[in-house]
Parts: sequence; C-alpha cells; structure tokens
Amino acid sequence: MSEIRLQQLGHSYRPNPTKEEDFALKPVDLTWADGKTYALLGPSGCGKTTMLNIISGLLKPSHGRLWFDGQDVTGKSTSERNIAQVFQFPVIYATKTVGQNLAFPLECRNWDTAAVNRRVAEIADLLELRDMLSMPALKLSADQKQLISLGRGLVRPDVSAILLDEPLTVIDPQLKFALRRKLREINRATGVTMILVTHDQAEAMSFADEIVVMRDGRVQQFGEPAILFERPANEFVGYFIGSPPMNMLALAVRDGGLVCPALECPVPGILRQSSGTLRLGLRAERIQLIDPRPDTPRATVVEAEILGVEAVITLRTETEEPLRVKTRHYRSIREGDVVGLAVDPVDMLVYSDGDLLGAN
Ligand SMILES: Nc1ncnc2c1ncn2[C@@H]1O[C@H](COP(=O)(O)OP(=O)(O)OP(=O)(O)O)[C@@H](O)[C@H]1O
Repeated sequence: MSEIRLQQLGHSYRPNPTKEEDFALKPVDLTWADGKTYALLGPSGCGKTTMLNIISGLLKPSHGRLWFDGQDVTGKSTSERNIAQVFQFPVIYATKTVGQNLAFPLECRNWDTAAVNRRVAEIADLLELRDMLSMPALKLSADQKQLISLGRGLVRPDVSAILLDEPLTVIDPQLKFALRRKLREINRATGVTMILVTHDQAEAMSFADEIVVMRDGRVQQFGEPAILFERPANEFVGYFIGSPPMNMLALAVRDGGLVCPALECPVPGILRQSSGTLRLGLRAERIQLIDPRPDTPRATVVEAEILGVEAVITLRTETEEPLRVKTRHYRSIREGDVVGLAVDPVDMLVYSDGDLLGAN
C-alpha cells in the first residue's frame, strides 16, 4: 500500500501541445495518503479517466512524474505498480467458480495451494462471499460480480491501491448504497487506498475521505466533502457539489462596503481594489423562511419540489433573481406566497470573478 504523489503531472493527447486547451489533464501537484478513500469527481470529459489511467500505468503522462511511496513509477507498467482495477462492468472469468476467480492472481504468482486457500477464504469472508465459493461466478448478481472483481485485487497482499472506474453504474439503485458501504468497510478493514472515479457527487460525498473536483482538465478543489460543501473554492464547485446547487446572488459596492440587493443587507467581506464581478454564494440549506416583516428581505414562492421530509422551494427575490431554499417546514407554503428570508452572515461566501474571496 502506498502514498501516491502527482508532481506537475499532466497529459496532452496531442503531439506538440502549446496552449492550455491542448491538455486533457493540466499539470497538477497532489498527494494522496496511504489507506484513505478518494474520489475523482467531475462532468463528462473533465479528465478523470485520463488521471486514473496515468495512475494505473495504462497511460504514460506527457508531463510530470508519479511517485508511489517516494519511488518514481512514471515509466513502470501496471503490473510493476501493483495496482488493482475495478471497471464499470464486472470483469470475471465466466467459466470459473467464485473461489477460482479469487485464487487466480495468487496461482499466477505461484503460491502453494494451502496458502491460496487460506487467503481466498480470508477475502471471501471480508466480501461476504464465503458461501458462494464453489458457485459458477456467472450465476452471481451484478453487485456480487463487482465484489469478485474487487476481491481479485484485494487477494494480493502487496496491492498498492485499488482504482474504481464508475463501478456502481450497472448496480441497481437499491444495492448501490450497500455496495458503497461495503467498499468503505473493506477500506477500513484492509487499509488499502481506494480511488473512485464518478460523475455523481452524492456517490463521491458518501464514499470518499477526500474528493478531487475536476473541470476541463483542471483540478478545481481537493478536500474533505464537508469543506467542499461549506467553502467551495469557486462557483463551479458550489454549483457541482450540493443539491440544489449553491445560490449565487449579485453583489454591489456601496460606500466602500458590500451589499446584496436581493437580500437588502450588508455582506461582510474583504474588498480589494482588483475585485471583479462579485457574487454572494449561499447554500439553500442555510436560508430560513420566516413570516414577512417590513424590516426583512422578501421573496415570492415560484414552486415547491417535495423530496419527502424536506422540500426545495424556488423563490423569486425582489431583484428578480432566483433563489432556492431547502427546508423541512414547507407544508403551509403555496405558490405565489410572499415569504421573509433570514440568513446568518457566517453563511455568506463572496466570490470575485468566480473565485472564493473570503468567508465571513
Ligand atoms: N485517447 C484519446 N485521444 C484523444 N483525446 C482523448 C483521448 N481520451 C480522452 N480524450 C479527451 O480528453 C479529455 C478528457 O477525457 P477523459 O476520458 O479523461 O474524461 P472523463 O472525465 O473521464 O470523461 P467521462 O466521464 O465521459 O469518461 C476529453 O476531451 C476527451 O475527449
């Protein structure tokens, strides 16, 4: 198991890259600690698979170096790196039993039969596949087949990391939750580093200790799920993380201070000379709906989307800007109602030309 370090690692599929746009992955420095769970998250085409393939050794980067535990592995093959991979579709040996599938990587390394059986039993226990060892692998459900794919990686005690490329895509929604939890349990039990590629923010948030958010080949933010939610480094992260996305409201400068016309309130913030387009970022979960009073900002209810115990209320502010609020107290709210808004200044984030300027 290894610490993985990317040193100015980047990739262009073009022979002579000259401009930034030529890079599918813009050069980046990142360090992933041994034993944690990570997610690479971003929309289609943002460079997640390119980064994963460089780490696995399927793709040689055009720029930078890759280090595993201080050892330069940039030029090494996948097998020399000891990386295990789980893909979108389970990869199993269809003619073999579950046990034979798990044993195969060890037999290829010439382990003796007794040691193979011991290790296969250990891994089968961990994956809760012990009762199925003699069953044909083909007979298993899609989530169990994914566990076999994972098991074939885990069975090697020297595996550096397990890379998971959208492994939950073909899993039924009801089973996804259980399999995701199982992956985390396995990570905690074995201490093996896991890197999950996904475009699903909920999946990334519930799986990973830390998330790398990417867009257009560039790392936008790297951090714990709670930090990405509470302090998105830029408007894209605020939009991509959270459901609904972070609200963005226009800001104006009055008498040297910041004000939000939609909320009719001052916004604490550090204002620099160079400040460009200023916007206020507000999470839908941090806005309270109250009875309208003359001294509070108001908005009109456009629609309510009921999600069970809570609802997302879409409002139109007095400046005609849309605003979304997530609340449990929605039962008496009707379309066309005028409601009051309450926001704690600590929840106000100021963005200048898209980047976080300062939290208050
Ligand atoms: N073999 C290739 N040759 C040329 N360009 C490529 C190649 N593979 C990927 N690209 C381009 O590199 C960029 C990043 O692609 P990549 O597959 O890494 O993104 P992704 O985030 O994994 O997308 P998805 O979620 O759709 O798989 C895209 O613009 C893609 O078109």
